[in-house]
Parts: sequence; structure tokens; C-alpha cells
Amino acid sequence: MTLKVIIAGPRGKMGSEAVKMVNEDSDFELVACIDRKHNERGYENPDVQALNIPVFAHAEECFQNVKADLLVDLTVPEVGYEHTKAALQNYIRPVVGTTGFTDEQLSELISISREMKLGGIIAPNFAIGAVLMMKFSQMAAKYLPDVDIIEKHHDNKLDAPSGTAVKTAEMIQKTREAKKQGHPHEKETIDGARGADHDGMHIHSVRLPGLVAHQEVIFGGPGQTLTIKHDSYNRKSFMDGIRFSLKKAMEMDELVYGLENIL
Ligand SMILES: NC(=O)c1ccc[n+]([C@@H]2O[C@H](COP(=O)([O-])OP(=O)(O)OC[C@H]3O[C@@H](n4cnc5c(N)ncnc54)[C@H](O)[C@@H]3O)[C@@H](O)[C@H]2O)c1
Ligand SMILES: O=C(O)C1=N[C@H](C(=O)O)CCC1
Repeated sequence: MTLKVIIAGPRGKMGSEAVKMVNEDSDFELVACIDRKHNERGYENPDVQALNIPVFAHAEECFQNVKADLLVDLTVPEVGYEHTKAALQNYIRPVVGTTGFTDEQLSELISISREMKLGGIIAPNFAIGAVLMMKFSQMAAKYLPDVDIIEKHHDNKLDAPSGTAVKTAEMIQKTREAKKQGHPHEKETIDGARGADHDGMHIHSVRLPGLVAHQEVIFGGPGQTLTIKHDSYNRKSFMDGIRFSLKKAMEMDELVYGLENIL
């Protein structure tokens, strides 16, 4: 059975890769896109226009007019949340890469999916290497509880810390005794010098042109450190995870947060 897919954010760095991936896979049919600026002067996108499929500025209009099995959302948090909620309410399974959702938004979306008995996935990182980095970090934290996370991304990224860094810290939190790291009386002489604090762990966000998506998780212990590192050099690194999730979502009756839940 060919799966009918809608993509939100088709002109984006991720969305444009997802359009290619879906179009190149005979298991999928791209049936529509959601693009807020479609056909606005200066936002024409020949790749999207060449698809000869309907493009809608608003999700609800798209879902009311197009029959689809799945939504891929690769936009921004504000609309990604709305798109995901509307998809579930229209019996469309969401596969969401957009990051920056709040805990409350994630909980609400999961409860809606449970009511609808409709599966899907929200994953801050669809690269298998990144998911392994998070799982290995969770394992290491049991033995080396002092950890700093350094995430490095391109300088067009809107949210900081990255969704991957927050997810890594959340996974570590499950296996590590909470602790405050560093000197108990340490003082930041410049605000933010020690980075973001998540359950006593520090997260540092680098934004520079030339970067794509990179993260190091550094564990410190007596006389040693352990560094677990992942690099995405281009956005093809995420496409296998999205492809796998699209197919897997069809078998699921609940929305999950994180690719590790379906591997
Ligand atoms: N899960 C993953 O593996 C993964 C990988 C890379 C990026 N991301 C996330 O995916 C999202 C998109 O990343 P990107 O690099 O493609 O960003 P981008 O800025 O290149 O693309 C964002 C897209 O969203 C659209 N958009 C922006 N504001 C909008 C609005 N108000 N309404 C509707 N559409 C809107 C833009 O038109 C664009 O097409 C980000 O949240 C990023 O963190 C996730
Ligand atoms: O390019 C981005 O933006 C990315 N965001 C994800 C995150 O916020 O963790 C990870 C992949 C790249």
C-alpha cells in the first residue's frame, strides 16, 4: 500500500530534503504540502511548484481537502505544535522533526493520540548516530555523573539549546543521581558563562556558519574524561530516520517522543 504523505515546511533546509526523499521512495506518494508563504512574491519554489500537487498556506484547509495517511512537519515550534494537533484530529499520523515543543505541548499531543488511538513520532533528531549518542550517554551517566553537553549548529537555528541536547539531558537524568556540578560557590563573572543548567548538567550552544548539527557529551571522572560525539555533515543524515518513522507510525497507536522508542 502506498502511503500518502503531506509535508509542512517544504522550502526549508530539512523540508526540501524530505520532499526529495518522499518523492524518490515508491512506498510513498507526496499528496500535498503546507507552506505559509506559498506563491508569495519572492517565496516561489520551483521544486515545490514542479511537484504539481496542491500547496496550502494553512494545515486545516489542507487536511480538509486532501486524503493522507501521514504528516511530516519540519517547520517552527509554534506552528509545528498546531500542525501536529490538527493532523491527529484529522486522523493523520504525525512524523515531526520540528524542535522546541514545551513539555506541556508534548503531553497534550500524546494524550490526544491516545484518545484517537493514532500513533506517530516527534523526534528532535532522526539521525541514527545521534540516537545512539543519546543512548550511550544515558548508559555512561550511571557511572560518570558529571557531564557537560556541547551542541553546535548552523547560525540559522532558532532554538537553543537544541532539542537533541535537551533530550540527551532528559535521558541522562533517568539514570544519573541529580547533582550540582562544579564548585559550590562558583560565580559567573559574565552571565551565561557556565551555560544552561538542566538538572545540574550544563548545556552549551554554539551557533556558527559552516556547521550543520554536532554534539559532544563530555563526562568527567577522577583522572579521566569520556567524550561521546556525533556529527551530521548534511541533512541526508536525518532522512533514513524519517523514512523508517513514516512506515513505523502506521503500526502505532500512540505518539512517542524520541526515535529511540521505536528502534
Ligand atoms: N528532528 C531532526 O532530525 C531535525 C533535523 C534538522 C532540523 N530539525 C528541526 O526542524 C525544524 C526546521 O529546521 P530547518 O533547518 O529546516 O529550518 P528552516 O528555517 O530551513 O525551515 C523552516 C520551514 O518552516 C517554515 N516556516 C517558518 N515559519 C513558519 C510559520 N510561522 N508558519 C508556517 N511555516 C513556517 C519555513 O517556510 C521553512 O520552510 C527546526 O525546528 C529544526 O530544529 C530537526
Ligand atoms: O538544524 C537543526 O535545527 C537541528 N535541530 C535538531 C535539534 O534541535 O536537536 C537536531 C538536528 C539539527
